[in-house]
Amino acid sequence: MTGTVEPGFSLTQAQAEIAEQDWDAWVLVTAGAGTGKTTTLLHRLEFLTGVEELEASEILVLSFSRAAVRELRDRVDRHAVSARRVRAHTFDGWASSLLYQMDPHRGDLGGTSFDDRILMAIDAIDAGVIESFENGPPSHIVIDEVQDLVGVRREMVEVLLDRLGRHCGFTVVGDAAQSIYGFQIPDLTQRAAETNRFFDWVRATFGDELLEASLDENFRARTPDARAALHLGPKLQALPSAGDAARAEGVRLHTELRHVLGTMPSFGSLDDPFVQSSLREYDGTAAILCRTNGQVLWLSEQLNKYQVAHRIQRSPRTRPAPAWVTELVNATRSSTMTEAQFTEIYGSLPDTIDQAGRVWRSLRKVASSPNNRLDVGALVKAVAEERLPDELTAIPVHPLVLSTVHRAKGLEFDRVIIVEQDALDAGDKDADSPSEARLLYVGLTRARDDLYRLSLPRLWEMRNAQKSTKIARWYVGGREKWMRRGVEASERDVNKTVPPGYPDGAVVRDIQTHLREVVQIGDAVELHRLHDLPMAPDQTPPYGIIHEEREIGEVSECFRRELHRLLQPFPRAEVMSWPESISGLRIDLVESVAGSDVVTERAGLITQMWLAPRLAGLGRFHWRGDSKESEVRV
Ligand SMILES: Nc1ncnc2c1ncn2[C@@H]1O[C@H](COP(=O)(O)OP(=O)(O)OP(=O)(O)O)[C@@H](O)[C@H]1O
Repeated sequence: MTGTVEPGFSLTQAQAEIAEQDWDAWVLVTAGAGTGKTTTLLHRLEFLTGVEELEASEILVLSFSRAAVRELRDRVDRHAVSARRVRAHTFDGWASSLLYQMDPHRGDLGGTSFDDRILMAIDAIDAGVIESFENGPPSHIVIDEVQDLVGVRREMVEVLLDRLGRHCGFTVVGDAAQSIYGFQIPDLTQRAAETNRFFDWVRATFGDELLEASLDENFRARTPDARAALHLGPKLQALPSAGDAARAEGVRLHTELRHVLGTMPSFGSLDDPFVQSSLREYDGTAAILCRTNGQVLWLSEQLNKYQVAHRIQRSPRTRPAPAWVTELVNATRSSTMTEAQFTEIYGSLPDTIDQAGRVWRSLRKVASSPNNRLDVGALVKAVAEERLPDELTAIPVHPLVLSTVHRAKGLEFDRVIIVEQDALDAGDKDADSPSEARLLYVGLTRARDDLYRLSLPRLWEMRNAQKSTKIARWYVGGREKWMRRGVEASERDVNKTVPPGYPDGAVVRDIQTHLREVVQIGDAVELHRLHDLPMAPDQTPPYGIIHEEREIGEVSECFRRELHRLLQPFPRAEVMSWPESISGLRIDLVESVAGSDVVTERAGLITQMWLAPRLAGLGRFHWRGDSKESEVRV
């Protein structure tokens, strides 16, 4: 039966055997890139709901990133029949919803980090909270991409399986060759200890009753180029986890993978109009994959210069609430809503991404009210606490994606262009060569058809501020150490404590209309310094966000503090001048924000929600009296 789910092909025998295990089986699947792990999981879900007759609510599906969750959801939507209602969660999204489910009235989630929430969820699972829920514990747990379970997330899944695994089935799948998120553990020795740790734990805990399966055949790659790196998968899976042997083997495999990339055709130079039009006019999905975010930012600036539309792939952690949530809440004049009222309003909203029935069910997960109604206040609270279900925080995909390899994990594209990488230094004890090799392998295995290499000039001016200032941003430096010429925009850069234009009600409403009706994803924006007075000794003056000559928001305290720190030649030094404006930034999206009722009442808004822009890209500094980009002198 499972062979019929996805049109155009049947499952292989090995895939079908995994998909058709009994609901209470313990299954561990380890398999290489593109062998159909996610596809097999999709069929597994269909089998569990269709043949084993589990309810969607009895199956818990967890995965690493929102991109992977989205991929699984899209495939379920396209191909599944009985598994339609099964929803996947990221580890972070699920931890938040678990804590909320424990106590919908709790007020301690706002402001907590995702790691904090994971730790709180571990304590709750350990204390037996899942068994106490009305629906009871899940009958089957499915986890994708387990190779990237490290640190607290690994601990959470272990506690979960330890506690519930004996009474339910599970299917966990992963590929040790694609483990690339180890960097979340900064210490190299600890990180090495995390490699394959989850696989070992599952084997040790479930012993002989664990059914181990593997998949060998690659289906993603349809051309010899796209297949060129696959033979190195088994070697990467077998990499020693620590020590000199691991380092040496990592360097050797990285060299081999670079050689594979070197045999691919060059994509050419971005300043060549032919290359630009080939990016603009390609009619499949394409990705340019970079090693660092600095390369992504630089390339994005180039593509903007040549008017090649694209999208920067976001961090898997960000969870923006889409703009339509504000529209929905504003259009509701009562504290609860029926499904019929919701469907009518939702149908009239622009830029929605899913069918009303499914969105309704997702919203009810965080804001249910008796008699199948939606609790509007609870929805506002869920937005304020960044607790919207993963599927609602997805954004429309773009045909040309610019991404680090990290963020492209689990995804596939018709055409992949990989930025060429330097050779590793075999003597560098601080380099994590096994991770570097796995990273390049992940990049080389994302393509269905075409694989190209792209060589970039040496981007000596792109610097990661993390090393010198502990600020998680890239900036543009100069020939001298103290020079500053630009900075990366991050998702934390817009002031979301008050609506743009606050406290003037007329201005606030005007900006809301502009954000709703005029501002588009990818539009150019500039930051203009509003006056010369620093906001605090450790902050720059405020900057307004200008879109088509209108101010549509103000930068956040975080931005002012980090910009100030970046402009200091050394800690505690005085900053003598601030850029007059910062150009080159783009609208990442317009998102929904929830704030205090005191603020929204004062601003004359009808609800506690408003729209705010999110910024992306690389901003270039401009100084007073200087029309072109310049360098700060402090
Ligand atoms: N039996 C099959 N016959 C034909 N195509 C298949 C089969 N199984 C999977 N595919 C296709 O192969 C591609 C890769 O599958 P999938 O994404 O499930 O692999 P994966 O193992 O999860 O990949 P990765 O770990 O590299 O992200 C998909 O386009 C999928 O539709």
